[in-house]
Amino acid sequence: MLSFAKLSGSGNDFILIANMDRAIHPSAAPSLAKTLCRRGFSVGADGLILLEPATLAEAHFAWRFFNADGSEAEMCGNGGRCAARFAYVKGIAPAQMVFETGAGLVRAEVMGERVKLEMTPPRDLTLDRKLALAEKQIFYSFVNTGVPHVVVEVNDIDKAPLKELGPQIRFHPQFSPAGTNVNFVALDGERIFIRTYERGVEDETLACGTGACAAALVLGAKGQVSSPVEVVTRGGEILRVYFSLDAHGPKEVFLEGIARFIYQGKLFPEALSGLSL
Ligand SMILES: N[C@@H](CCC[C@H](N)C(=O)O)C(=O)O
Repeated sequence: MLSFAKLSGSGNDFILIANMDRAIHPSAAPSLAKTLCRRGFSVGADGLILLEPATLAEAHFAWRFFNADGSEAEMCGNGGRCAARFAYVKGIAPAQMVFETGAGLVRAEVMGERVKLEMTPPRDLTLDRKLALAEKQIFYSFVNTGVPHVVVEVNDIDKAPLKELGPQIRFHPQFSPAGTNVNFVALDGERIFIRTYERGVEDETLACGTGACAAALVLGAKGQVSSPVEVVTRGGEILRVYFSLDAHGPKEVFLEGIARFIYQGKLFPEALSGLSL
């Protein structure tokens, strides 16, 4: 029976499987993700993470990350924190580790339940662009923190038009063909409040690590926050983002927060029926 663990990275929840023997064939992974992440019918999660042998000498393992809809993404901040905690607890990597992602090498440090990640170098920062939507124009900023993120500033986070505008921005031709994640952010004192519409989940999630980093970099570049900054997620947990910027743009970004084991178990064969692993 296939063993798995369920972890939560500040409300962003993931199924983790050590696939170090490559028992799961690469072509089976997208449908496995779609099946296992479906809430109500299986374990349920925002994504599936497979830990596999590293291909580079400096890395302790490589990962493959899949969204709940089966699409593969290059990076996931909260998933990265959960993968690091899982790898440490399962003896796959030491507390200070390096792993391979589709976006590049990620360094992580596990400190009990807390995990700090050095994210891949942020790129493509643009500030305050206009975007024409169906019935209005909005201003947005953009940065790729391993995956693409639009950041829209709002006054009241509870009234952010996430349901209405999230899908419109996510599928806007401007961001085609990759699409984008969409974050609504509001500053309250020195803290950023954030809500994210996630690509591949196609809904709001309770937290998004790469989104929190994007928000910190955008508001940092506009001089509205300084490093480190606390980002309050929709689930209520706080992510801490450390960043540096120079005249050319963002240089580096670190994400820190809790990554919690929820449970572990074995999947009954009937939970995998119809799949050929
Ligand atoms: N929740 C993640 C981001 C996961 C990938 C994203 N949905 C995408 O497809 O770009 C995070 O914590 O960063």
